[in-house]
This record gives sequence, C-alpha cells and structure tokens, in this order.
Amino acid sequence: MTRHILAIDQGTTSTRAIVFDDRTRVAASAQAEFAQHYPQAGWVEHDPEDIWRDTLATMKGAIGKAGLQPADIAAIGITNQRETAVLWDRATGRPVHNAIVWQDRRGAPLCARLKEEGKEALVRAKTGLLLDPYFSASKLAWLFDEVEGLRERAEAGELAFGTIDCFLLWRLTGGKVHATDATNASRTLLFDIHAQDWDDELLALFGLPRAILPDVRDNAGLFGETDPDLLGVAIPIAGMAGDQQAAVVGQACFEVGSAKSTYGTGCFLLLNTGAEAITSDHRLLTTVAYRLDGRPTYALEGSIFVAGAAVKWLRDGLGLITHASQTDDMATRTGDNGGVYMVPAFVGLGAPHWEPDARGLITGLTLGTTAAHIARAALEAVAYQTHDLAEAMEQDGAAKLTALRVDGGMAANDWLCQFLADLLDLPVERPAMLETTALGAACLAGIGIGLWDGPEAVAALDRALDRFEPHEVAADRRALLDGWRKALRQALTD
Ligand SMILES: Nc1ncnc2c1ncn2[C@@H]1O[C@H](COP(=O)(O)OP(=O)(O)O)[C@@H](O)[C@H]1O
Ligand SMILES: O=P(O)(O)OC[C@H](O)CO
Repeated sequence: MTRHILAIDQGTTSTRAIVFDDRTRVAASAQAEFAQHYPQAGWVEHDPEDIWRDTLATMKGAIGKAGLQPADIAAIGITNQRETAVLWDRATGRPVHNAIVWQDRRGAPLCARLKEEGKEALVRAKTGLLLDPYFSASKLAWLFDEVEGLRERAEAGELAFGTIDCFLLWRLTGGKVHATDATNASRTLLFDIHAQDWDDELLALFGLPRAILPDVRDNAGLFGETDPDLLGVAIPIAGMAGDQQAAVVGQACFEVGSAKSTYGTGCFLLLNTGAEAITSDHRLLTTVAYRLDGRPTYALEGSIFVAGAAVKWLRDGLGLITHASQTDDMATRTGDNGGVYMVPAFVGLGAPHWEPDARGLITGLTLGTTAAHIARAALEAVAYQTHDLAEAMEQDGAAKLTALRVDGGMAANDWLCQFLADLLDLPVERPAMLETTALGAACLAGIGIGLWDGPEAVAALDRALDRFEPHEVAADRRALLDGWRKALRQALTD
C-alpha cells in the first residue's frame, strides 16, 4: 500500500484538497469556491465557517475520489492564504467576527499614524515587513478597537488569534492545538524574524494582548492529530506553511538565488536568500521562506495584490468573459495591446510602491478598443509588475535571475507565460502540475513524518516542465514598459 498525503490549500477564493501518493503524483482533488464579502470600499472579509465547511467537504471529497479511506492518509499538510486574521473564542471555537482578509485596507489609518510617529524603521528591522494594512496586526488592532468587550475577553485568555492555517489546525484537532508555523507568523507584523519569536514591543505598538498568540513551530513536524470524530481516524498534521512559501518548497527553490512566482488571486515573487535575511533598498519584504530543524531560510518577496483577481473582475465585475481561460485566446487574437494599459490597483498597490490608497485605472481607450484589448491589458499588467519586482531584486544585489519558475491558477495561461518570458527576457518554466502550493504542503508533511529526509529528497522528485523561451525584441520591450510606467504614474498621483 502506498502512503498517501493529503494537502489542504486554503486560498483567497477557493479551498482545495489534493491527495498525493508517495511520489507526489496527484491521486485526486476536490475544490470549492466560497463567498467574498465586501462590506465597504477597500474592505474584504471571509466567513471562517465557510472556510471550515469547505475544508472538511473537500478533504472527504478528495479522499473518496482517490478511492481511499481516511485511514490510508499517512499525514496532512496545510497551506493557506497568508495574513488573513481570525479571532475566535477558545471555549466554543466560534469566531468573534468574520476573518479580515489580506486584501482588506481598513488598517490603513493606524499604519499611517505609526509611520508618522517614525515607527517604520523599528518594524522593518524586526519583522522584515513594512507598515502596511496588508499584514495581520492592524486588522487585529481594528477588531480590538471596534468590537466591544474583546480586549477584556482577550486579556482574560478567552480568545485565540490565528491566520487561516492556525484556525484550521485548531478545528482539525478539536480545539486541542493552538499553533502556527514560522512562515505564517512572519506575516503578522508581530514576529521578530531574527529572534524567531513574538515581540512585546511590536505587540505594544499595535495594542495587542500576548495571550491571543499561538505557538510558533517549524514547517515540518507533528503539529497535532485530527479529532477522530471528524474522519473516523486520527491523522497526523505534519506540515504547514503560508501558500507562497509552500510554493517555494513545491517548486524546489532550495538553492540560494532560485525564485518562483505564483499567480493566484495576487502574485508573489519569492527569491531564496539562504540563511541571510537581506534588507531590500526597494521596499521588497524580507520573510521566512521555511524553517526546518529550527533553522530559518529567508527570502526576499515582492507582493502584487492583484493578478488573477483582475481576470476574475473581468468575469464577475464587467461580464466581459464567462471563463478566465478565455483571456488567453483574446490576448492572442488582438495581436497588440492597442495602446491600452490597466493598472489593477483595486486594493491599492503592493511592492515596490506600497500605496494603500492608489486605485485602479485603464488608460489609452479609443473607439477601436475591444473587450480583447482590456483582457490583454489585465494579463500584461501582471507581467509588468513581475518585471518591476525582478528588477528591484536585481538592483538589491540579491541575484540576477536566470529563469523564472511560475505556478498558480493563472499560470495555466500560455499567452501570459510567453509574454512574461519576452518581457523579462528570461526563460519561464512552468511545472506540468500547477498546484505547487499544495505540493509544497504535502512535501512538508512528508518530511514531517519521515517519508522524505528533507529538501534534498524533495528536490530529487521528478518534475515535468513546460519552458517558454524569450523572443521579443528589446525595442518592443522598452516601448511596452514605457506605456506601463506612464499609466502607473497616473495611478500613483491620482
Ligand atoms: N487560464 C487563466 N487565465 C487567466 N487567469 C486565470 C486562468 N485560470 C485561472 N485564472 C485566475 O487565477 C485565479 C485562481 O488561481 P488560484 O491559484 O486558484 O487562486 P487562489 O489560490 O488565490 O484562490 C483566479 O483569480 C482566476 O481568475
Ligand atoms: O490566495 P493566493 O494564492 O492569491 O495567496 C494569497 C497570499 O498568501 C496573500 O499574501
């Protein structure tokens, strides 16, 4: 009997469960899209109960589709949308509020005030991050300031905070384990990535009680076991990582200088910098790539908030398409962009600008503009932003990329992969199995139960790749980037 591993990939728009065999081949998967709540402009919430319901249903669905029983699952790995904050009652396990999602900007006033008070240098030195509402701390501070009675309950030890990994772990273990991993902790603005511990000075800055915080663990190891009431058996949960870091593992970016870019709702480019936590001069983030056996490996990260979300907006907001994959054909058919550029600053701009108040725009419209030009502009924008991040990493002296490994739902788009290769003037490598996030979680769980010895064993696993070679000429590249920069300037100064 092969030993199977179940990965839970709780993303921004959908929850997936994938069963892998002991050679990381996919045996079966199940997926559920869930509701997004936009209570006000710039606010984004998820109902944690939706997430929990879909997690259980997709786990059962994937195990069933694989023709297996829960007892055949040797271990579970969890990976998740990062930064999204949940606060729940330890006694009942019930959230006290909807989850405040990473895209939510409501913490902007607090971050702006702390910046004015000159706190950014301190925050940056300890956390590797910036004072931006993207990260969990200002979302939590908002909850404590706005929801009556929470502070007293938290100080009395009644409340638990967690990112989605931590909330799912709590629920899966029947409320027995309150823990997270070093990658998720490193996205809260409360965790000192050098000391690898929560930091009292940061907690004080955001006015948050320490009693709500989870234990922080390595990415691979025994986190706990599933409550037998859920699946009939106790299965070890042996790997956990934020989704972008899990993709680093799934893409086997274990060498210093290797990089991957994941195109899901947003796009996140991470470059492995090894044991050295490099500070960027271009407002990139320093973050934990993974921590194994107590030793952190760091990464430089460029975070783009809107990638696939722009395509989802073409579908759900504008009704221009009925399926995301149509954009591939539309972009191919237009031949060129017709002078149309989109700056998808729907929830502000992330790296390297960090402008929470910037808003999206489409420029260059004429009577000749078609839906296909707009679809193409949405795809091009993702590539321009990737280019800007890669350039910033190079200017930071971190590494000159020799190839870019891509993954995530949007990387299924061949036109986008070719345009990326042309624009970056780099080969783009795309694994045949695009779910590298889930694969990374499965690899961590496999390491956690000793199925694989460590990163070397994971790197040695077979991986089929598609490769896109660059062929655009430099003059075209320059003209396109000029058009993009002009549009970007408009979005940043509006
Ligand atoms: N063929 C495609 N072309 C362009 N965008 C796509 C394509 N397929 C999926 N997407 C986009 O990718 C996103 C889904 O990717 P996924 O990795 O599942 O995201 P997440 O984990 O953030 O929920 C959606 O925003 C969708 O619009
Ligand atoms: O849901 P994704 O895959 O776009 O990932 C979200 C990121 O983790 C946010 O930091």
